[in-house]
Amino acid sequence: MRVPTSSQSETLTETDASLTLFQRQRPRRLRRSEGLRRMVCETSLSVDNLVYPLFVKEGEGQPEAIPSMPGCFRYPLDRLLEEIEQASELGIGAIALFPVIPNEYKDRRGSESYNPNGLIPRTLRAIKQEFPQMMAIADVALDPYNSQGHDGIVENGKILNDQTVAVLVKQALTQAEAGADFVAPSDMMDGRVGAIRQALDAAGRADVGILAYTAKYASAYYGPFRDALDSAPQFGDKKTYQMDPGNGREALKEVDLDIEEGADIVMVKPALAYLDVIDRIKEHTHLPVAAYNVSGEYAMVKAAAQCGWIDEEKVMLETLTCIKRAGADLILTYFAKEVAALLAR
Ligand SMILES: NCc1[nH]cc(CCC(=O)O)c1CC(=O)O
Ligand SMILES: [Mg+2]
Repeated sequence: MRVPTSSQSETLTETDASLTLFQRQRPRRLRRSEGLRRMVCETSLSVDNLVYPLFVKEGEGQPEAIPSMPGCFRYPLDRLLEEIEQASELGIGAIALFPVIPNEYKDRRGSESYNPNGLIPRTLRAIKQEFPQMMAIADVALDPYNSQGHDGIVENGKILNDQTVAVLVKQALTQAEAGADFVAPSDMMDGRVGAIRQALDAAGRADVGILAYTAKYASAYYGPFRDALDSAPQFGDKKTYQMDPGNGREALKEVDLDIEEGADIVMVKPALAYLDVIDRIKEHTHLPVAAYNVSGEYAMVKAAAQCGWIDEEKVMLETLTCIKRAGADLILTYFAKEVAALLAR
């Protein structure tokens, strides 16, 4: 075999130069310039799509770093308000709140979850007072409040469905009274969306929406979040209530039920390994679809970027754009502020 010398390999031969394919369609014509690519781009990320999840803790002082989620913090209330102000200035219109509950407030029924003077109700009142236009989404689930770290009441190693729903209803009502614009049940108990909708309506809170964690999978990608809240299950796993990662059709059944029960927005969680589920749900319903770009997805990007192995900014934008392309109207992401800053540039 003849090995070309470098000068030979860099010059086109006469045959190369004269070769013309008569192709009607040349997809590359639309990729010729930045302007052209922008003109035909099918998906563009907007700050309007972003929901910023935030962790709030009791007390005062400095925000506390979360080692497995670089750039994320547990904020005392006054510092949380500063963070929300910054987010608001960047154009972010919605936040999702998660509480860090001290162990002494946790019990088997998660009763702190419906204390009207608890951390989340106090936080909601402060947010609505200072930033009435900021959409506040309150998480409905028992795991931050439950001494066993499960999303429901545990009896003999089992997670009780209906008894848990009764507590979730109280929690959602407490959050609505405190000013939540949306309640977001993330517990995966059956029937909770309907029970919450009915209770909100009966309490004169028909305006409060339900963002349902409809297809929430039993995922190992939640690890860093459980570090943040110190809420890892004390025994077993969450497979008797969260979905099996291998199931796609079952997500559509969950969607049908949640729509029937009164959900306003349906969510898929996690996002990245579940883009097909987002796509199928988008085809299946006319409701807005949300996706949660969860803690483990965030941590992987941060870790690889810290090692210098990927370009963080580009990977972040690509990831979120693709979640939107798959069909997500809203994206909950810990990158919200960073993306909003980039989009504003
Ligand atoms: N109700 C619990 C809840 N709400 C949001 C997340 C995870 C969010 C994330 O990983 O970013 C979890 C964790 C879990 O189900 O164990
Ligand atoms: Mg369900």
